[in-house]
Amino acid sequence: MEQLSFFSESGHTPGLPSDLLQYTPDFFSESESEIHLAHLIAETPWKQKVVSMYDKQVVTPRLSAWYADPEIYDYTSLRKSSPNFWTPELMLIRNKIEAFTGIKFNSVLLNYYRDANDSVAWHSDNEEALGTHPVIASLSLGQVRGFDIRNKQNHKQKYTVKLENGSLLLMKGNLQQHWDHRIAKSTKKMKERLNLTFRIVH
Ligand SMILES: O=C(O)CCC(=O)C(=O)O
Ligand SMILES: [Fe+2]
Repeated sequence: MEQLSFFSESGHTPGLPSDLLQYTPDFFSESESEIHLAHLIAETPWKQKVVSMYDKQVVTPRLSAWYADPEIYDYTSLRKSSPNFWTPELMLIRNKIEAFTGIKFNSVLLNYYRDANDSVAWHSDNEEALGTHPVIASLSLGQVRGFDIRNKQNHKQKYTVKLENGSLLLMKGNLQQHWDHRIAKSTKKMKERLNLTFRIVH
């Protein structure tokens, strides 16, 4: 099927379905990315969330932190992880992403994958507060990880985009409606990675 060539082996992905995903390598230079990676890892008040799965309490296999504009504090406090207010560094990153996309974002979720054992399970970001066709801007720093997507109706339709250091991935259209995504664990040795997903909470 033609779609099999959507995502090439390298991080550069010619033929990406641009109505769903838009990948920009080197959105930040290598040196800028390294500085942000080290700084954000050191300065962020990381939390490890506990979620109920069936009848068990399970810790999520990554650390996270949530930042938001004051106006949406109520929504974010519903998420149980209390939101932080923007730091100058995160505002700087947000400004660059807003200038590039022409979209204003009012919150960002940071995920910290400490090594190859950290991951995020299959899900879609289809919460009501994000609207029906949310645009989510996803910045990756550090270790290259595979971003898997699979069709909700047909799990055999599955692709991987390699998210490189300093790259920006825009998720849009009906991606969240029809596709799930994840960052899988790996048996390879892996260094630290940060992912920042800029979102609009209504
Ligand atoms: O780490 C990533 O690239 C994806 C994170 C993600 O899917 C999310 O925060 O909802
Ligand atoms: Fe997600």
